[in-house]
Amino acid sequence: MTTDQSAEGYSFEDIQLIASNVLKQTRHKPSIGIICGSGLGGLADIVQDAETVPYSSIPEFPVTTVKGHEGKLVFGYLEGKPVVLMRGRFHYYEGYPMWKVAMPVRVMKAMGISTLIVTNAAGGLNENFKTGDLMILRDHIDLPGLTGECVLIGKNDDRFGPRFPAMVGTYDSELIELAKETAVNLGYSSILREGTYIMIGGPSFETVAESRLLRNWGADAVGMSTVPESVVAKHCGIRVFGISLITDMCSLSYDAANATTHEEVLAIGEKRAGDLQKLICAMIGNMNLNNN
Ligand SMILES: O=P(O)(O)O[C@@H]1C[C@H](O)[C@@H](CO)O1
Ligand code: HPA
Repeated sequence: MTTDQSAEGYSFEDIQLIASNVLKQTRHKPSIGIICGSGLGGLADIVQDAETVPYSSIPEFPVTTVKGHEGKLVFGYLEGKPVVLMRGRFHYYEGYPMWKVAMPVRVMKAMGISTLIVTNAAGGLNENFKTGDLMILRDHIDLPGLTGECVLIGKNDDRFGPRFPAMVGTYDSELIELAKETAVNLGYSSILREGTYIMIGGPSFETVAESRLLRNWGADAVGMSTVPESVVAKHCGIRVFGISLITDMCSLSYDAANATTHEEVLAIGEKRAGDLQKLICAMIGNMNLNNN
């Protein structure tokens, strides 16, 4: 890179350079970015006029190391709207610093996106949820952020966003309403939930005592991603929609303790991703891109 690269991440100029390098590899100019969670990359298969850019061909881009995360950008159209999908995301537990986990969001912003859809696989903490439910993120709890690992730590460049960004309203209320209306039209009311996602560092899944603690803190679902990406998106003025596929229910009692595995997460993803894909496509079809 040509410019100063502090320990906290790439400079504004670096991000512009990475974005222009990626745009040279595609004919498309996306307006909507979509980050695919564990096992949820299938959405990329229905992108029309698709062009793929592997992460390995993008200078300074991290590589994915987790099963269920392929490692490529997919450009094209969903319901006639120009999109870019991250088929594979980065996680803090892979050993990446927080800023690197979320740097693709800045790259997507520099490529022209104004809306970000973030998906994930998550464990259900709310006793009323069940495996296979879809939970719209109304809010999040940034557990790493609260303990000193906020993705925005370090020198701030105001060209990205303000030093002290407000996080109230991170998840766009119009997009939440659109998702709810769309879900009703698709007949998904019985599987649609809304709640608070809490991010843990991972990669270890929660103990029973930890699940109880997270539930008592007001979280409805727990996962190992999404929050850094959403925080960076809010910081740079992107409107965000977040949704979790509940792939397992966290154990809140020792009697019924069940050990979650990544294989189980991927299996439920494979089985239920279709519902999530239909919801996202229908939402995009109804989305007003001039609305932000
Ligand atoms: O990328 P997401 O948040 O969907 O992945 C979840 C959290 C862990 O990476 C993994 C655990 O199975 O799935
Ligand atoms: N805990 C944390 N992350 C997860 C889970 C879980 O139960 N399921 C999928 N991702």
